[in-house]
Amino acid sequence: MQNTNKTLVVKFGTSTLTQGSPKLNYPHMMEIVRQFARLHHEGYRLVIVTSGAIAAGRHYLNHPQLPPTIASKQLLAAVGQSQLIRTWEKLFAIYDIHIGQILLTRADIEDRERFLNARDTLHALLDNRIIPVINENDAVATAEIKVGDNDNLSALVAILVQADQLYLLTDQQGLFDSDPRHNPQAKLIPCVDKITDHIRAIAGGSGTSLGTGGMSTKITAADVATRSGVETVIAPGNRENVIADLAHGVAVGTRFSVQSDRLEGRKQWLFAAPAAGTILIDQGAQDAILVQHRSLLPAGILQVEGRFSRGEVVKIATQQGKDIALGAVRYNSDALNMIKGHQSQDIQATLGYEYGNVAIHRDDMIILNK
Ligand SMILES: Nc1ncnc2c1ncn2[C@@H]1O[C@H](COP(=O)(O)OP(=O)(O)O)[C@@H](O)[C@H]1O
Ligand SMILES: N[C@@H](CCC(=O)OP(=O)(O)O)C(=O)O
Repeated sequence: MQNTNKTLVVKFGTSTLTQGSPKLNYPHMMEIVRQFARLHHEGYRLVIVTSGAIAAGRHYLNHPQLPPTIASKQLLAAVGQSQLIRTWEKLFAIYDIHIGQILLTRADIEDRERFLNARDTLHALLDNRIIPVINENDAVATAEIKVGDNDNLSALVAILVQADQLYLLTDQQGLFDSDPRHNPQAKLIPCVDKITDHIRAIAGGSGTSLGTGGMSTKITAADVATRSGVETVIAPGNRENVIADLAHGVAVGTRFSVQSDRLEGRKQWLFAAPAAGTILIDQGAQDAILVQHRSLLPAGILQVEGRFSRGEVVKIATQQGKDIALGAVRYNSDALNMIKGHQSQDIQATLGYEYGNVAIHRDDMIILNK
């Protein structure tokens, strides 16, 4: 048996979970869970992004006649999400696997503090061998704060958890050179090395009233994910053993090669904003960062300049005022002012809460040219 600690994000479209019918297809979801259980026991860190809440809600309420408003969709999502999560929970319980529900919106990912909170929760679940099951928080999200489709949501989740691969499972074999629903001669494209305007142009909308976005949102998602170093595959959700086969390297569907180094891509994303402040550090912390490639602990902080929130990017500078690195802080400026110079084990007692023992984690830091 293989043993790995690779992180995989797997997105199931409504089309896969319903198998084209107006309700969740439990035997098919059971089959998905069986594959997940196998990979879970092989050591994979697994994340599900699940669609299907609106379809489940519509079915549960017996296909009610509702006005075509956003509020109607939100009503269906609110009812259906609990059906959906209960179904996943019951099926995973057969294998004694725990799941944890996370409902996100774009605002939870774009705001740096909420980004860190969501990331900490996801890592805590994964570290405890609990499978996060994620959907968009449709019941409350307004158009302005929505991602809008789960293809793009799953790409953002893949960046959040620093996934190795993202699988977008759908009702087609992969990306075709034109929509196979309209062109029976359409050919499958097995590999995309670069997402060009031509690739964008051949990806059409959803073929059904249940799906959101069709191939077009899958291509945008693949673009976002592969630019952050996450290999992405669009594959058929109803193919036997598809998830386990993909994880084990079998060529299925359309594979999108990574377009940038994982760390580089993630850092571009993290460090797009200008620095919100400066942290002056002592010689010990300077050695820890530059020589030992370690995180910055509160104990090494001498001075905090500027006002910033948790998650914002600040400069890290020496006592002499030389900028040596940029990093996203785990604590806001008020908190850092209280814990600077203190041992990490005192954080809880000093603040009354804690977000871990580092001020800036190594993974959230870039060293500036010396
Ligand atoms: N070039 C293409 N290749 C494959 N499918 C395409 C293409 N262009 C449009 N589509 C449509 O995209 C649909 C899948 O997207 P969607 O309905 O949103 O499914 P899901 O619920 O899995 O997200 C397919 O059923 C197909 O009709
Ligand atoms: N969040 C919505 C699904 C949105 C969506 O992207 O749907 P799909 O194209 O089927 O993946 C739901 O749970 O119904």
